[in-house]
Amino acid sequence: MATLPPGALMQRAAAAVARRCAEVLDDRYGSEYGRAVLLLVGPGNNGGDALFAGEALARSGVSVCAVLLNPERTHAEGLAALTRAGGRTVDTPPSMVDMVVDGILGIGGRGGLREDATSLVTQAMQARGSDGERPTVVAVDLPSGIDPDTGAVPGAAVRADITVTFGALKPGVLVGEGAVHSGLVELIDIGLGPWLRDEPALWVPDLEDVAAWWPQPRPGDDKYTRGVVGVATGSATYPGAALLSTAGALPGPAGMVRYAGAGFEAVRNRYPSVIPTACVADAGRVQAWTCGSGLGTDERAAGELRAVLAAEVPVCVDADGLTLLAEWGVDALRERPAATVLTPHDREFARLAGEEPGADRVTATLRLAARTGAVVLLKGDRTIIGTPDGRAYVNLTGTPALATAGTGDVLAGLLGSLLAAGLPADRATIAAAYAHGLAGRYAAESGPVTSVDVADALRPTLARAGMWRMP
Ligand SMILES: NC(=O)C1=CN([C@@H]2O[C@H](COP(=O)(O)OP(=O)(O)OC[C@H]3O[C@@H](n4cnc5c(N)ncnc54)[C@H](OP(=O)(O)O)[C@@H]3O)[C@@H](O)[C@H]2O)[C@@H](O)CC1
Ligand SMILES: Nc1ncnc2c1ncn2[C@@H]1O[C@H](COP(=O)(O)OP(=O)(O)O)[C@@H](O)[C@H]1O
Repeated sequence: MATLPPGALMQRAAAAVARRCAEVLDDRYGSEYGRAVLLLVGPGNNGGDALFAGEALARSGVSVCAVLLNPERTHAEGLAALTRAGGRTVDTPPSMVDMVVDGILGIGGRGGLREDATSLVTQAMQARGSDGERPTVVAVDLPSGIDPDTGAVPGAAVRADITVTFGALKPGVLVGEGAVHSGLVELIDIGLGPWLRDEPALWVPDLEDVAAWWPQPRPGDDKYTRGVVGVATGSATYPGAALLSTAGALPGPAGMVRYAGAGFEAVRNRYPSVIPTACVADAGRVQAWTCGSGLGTDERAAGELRAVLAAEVPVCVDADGLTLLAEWGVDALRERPAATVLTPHDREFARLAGEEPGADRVTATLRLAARTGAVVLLKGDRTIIGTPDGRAYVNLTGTPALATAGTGDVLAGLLGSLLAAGLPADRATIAAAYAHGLAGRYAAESGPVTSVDVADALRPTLARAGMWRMP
């Protein structure tokens, strides 16, 4: 977006910001009339948006004032419009402010807030609303100080309650620290389409896609034609992982689950439909494997992972399996004839890649995917999925309630089932993350969440969200 399309787009953007601000003031105070709104106005078009939004608010009876960060470079038409509507400029933030509109920097901002902007934001946040509470912060397009392309927050940055963003979801408001600073993100279509690049840098999967991809049993199916997933997880040290990954696999779309490993007796006792064996070599045919959760890293574990990787079927490698892969070197994965999915959290990622994911999580994920030829799912509050051909996705369904032991095992099991049912590795990974996040939310509705609750929530979640459709 090197050049800006004509001013009409700015008017639409500003109108959307003003609308949202008025709604928030109405919610907080019963009416926007007479409320105090402070605009923080930077030197670019982001400041222009804020000024035109201020104009609209002033016309509805809001008391609007603006601090101009860089008066000689302020958007002139925007400032004239605000002044005509009764808004005024001030040198420093007043002490009573109900709402702050952050128009300091938009997509042109780089390198965190500079000193003058930082001190302006600090002063603005010391103001209080007429109810004594801190002002609500509404960011225009993105919170100033975050990197629009990566979500990195290299220095000081605005912390918004709401971000009204235009045309496309910038990676910066969706991932990493940038997402945390963005609060509730609202995407407004202002007709930017013709000016956008063809391909978004980051895709956001939606329910419609995931539900359409989710394999359904058909009249001619039997348990084998729906796909068989092998689960090679758990160990004497981590017996629970065997149960959790199996629990994740069972509600998936595959027609059968085979379990191979040290937890075979526990699995047999708990899940009568699963075919248990003590090792991968003894398991029958499968269409995909999930391997590694709680597997340990000893010789036995290494042998099991080697056996799984030697099979010419898609494999999801999780947890201890990733630690083993890191010791062996990940580049050999490229030689596998079938798809591989890697599901690291940050520490596992660092072992695999030789470096932390860092502030630019999307680029880091894509780099590891390109290097290994595998689909990489980097876990976090905003899980990122990167494919070897350079596509990146962010999953928005998760919840911090999922930050509890064993939920990753459940995810790995579900992902294996989707692979076994024949979904391509990228779709299987996106769909698993999506459903797992929803299940976490669903489980959290009735109380604190454990990984068993997430596994139990999968069945009702799949039905409720339309991934499972009554045959
Ligand atoms: N795309 C569209 O079609 C539409 C776009 N719209 C809006 O325009 C916004 C983009 O506007 P923009 O390009 O003018 O950039 P913007 O972010 O306002 O400011 C850049 C200026 O800030 C400065 N600066 C940079 N970094 C800095 C720092 N760390 N700390 C301090 N200053 C810093 C830098 O100047 P410098 O001092 O570096 O010379 C640069 O000149 C977009 O986000 C959206 O809100 C809507 O109207 C709808 C249609
Ligand atoms: N703060 C968070 N918000 C949302 N999801 C989270 C958060 N922290 C972790 N998760 C999710 O919880 C799961 C944890 O997996 P993992 O770290 O492998 O745990 P375990 O090995 O105990 O199963 C992942 O799906 C991850 O994305």
